Amino acid sequence: MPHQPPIYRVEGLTRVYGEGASAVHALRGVDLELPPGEITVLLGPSGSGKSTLLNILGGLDRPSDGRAWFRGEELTAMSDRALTRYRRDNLGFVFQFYNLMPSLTAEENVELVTEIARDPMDPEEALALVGLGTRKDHFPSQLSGGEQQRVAIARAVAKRPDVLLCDEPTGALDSATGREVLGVLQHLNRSLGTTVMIVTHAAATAEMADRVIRFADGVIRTVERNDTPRAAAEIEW
Ligand SMILES: Nc1ncnc2c1ncn2[C@@H]1O[C@H](COP(=O)(O)OP(=O)(O)OP(=O)(O)O)[C@@H](O)[C@H]1O
Repeated sequence: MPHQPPIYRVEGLTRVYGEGASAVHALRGVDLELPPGEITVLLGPSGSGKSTLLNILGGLDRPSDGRAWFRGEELTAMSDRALTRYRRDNLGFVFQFYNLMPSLTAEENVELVTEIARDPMDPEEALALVGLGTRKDHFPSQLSGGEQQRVAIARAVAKRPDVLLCDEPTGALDSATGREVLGVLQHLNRSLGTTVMIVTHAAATAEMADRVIRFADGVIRTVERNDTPRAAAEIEW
């Protein structure tokens, strides 16, 4: 495959929360380059800085020092307004909790995003992509946790983002359901080419990754390429 320019590049990324004796050094100088179109899994102990890196790449937080680029555009030089536009135009977020509107159906929850996106999918198409085509008229309370997470993923992907940033997407799910949700993320990556980043404590998720980044104490300890990622359905938990 020809060399592709990175979708993300970061240099010397540092994030300190607080000051003085109570300062927390969440990131202590992180350098990284990620090519587009891959599934990257970020592993590491609690507090090692994974979510902090994801939040900075997602334009939700800013580093104390260091620089970050998305497709050559420097995120760390953008105004708040430009960062908001970057998030809106390029990113989908998936979190541990689904944040669905309880009074809206699955389809209406997805519509909340498609109504304001530039070139969105039809909400039904997004729900079909996550295997929920027949449940579009259900309310969140009528759906299982895994199905609610799939609605959240449909909502994130309906605006055709370049990147899906996922923080503990299976954290509230049992292992079989978690595997299904990972299968949906893998399907979106393979069928749409969406770059997917997953922060997780479920170490087995690494088996489906193209790239595995291990954090410890605010730094990246290892980055491994996985040439034979497994189908999510085959992952052993
Ligand atoms: N807003 C904040 N204010 C103060 N400290 C914070 C804040 N956000 C994160 N931290 C601290 O920064 C460190 C790194 O946190 P981060 O959430 O990035 O770790 P993590 O590897 O994602 O952990 P987990 O796996 O538990 O989610 C932790 O010590 C955390 O307590």
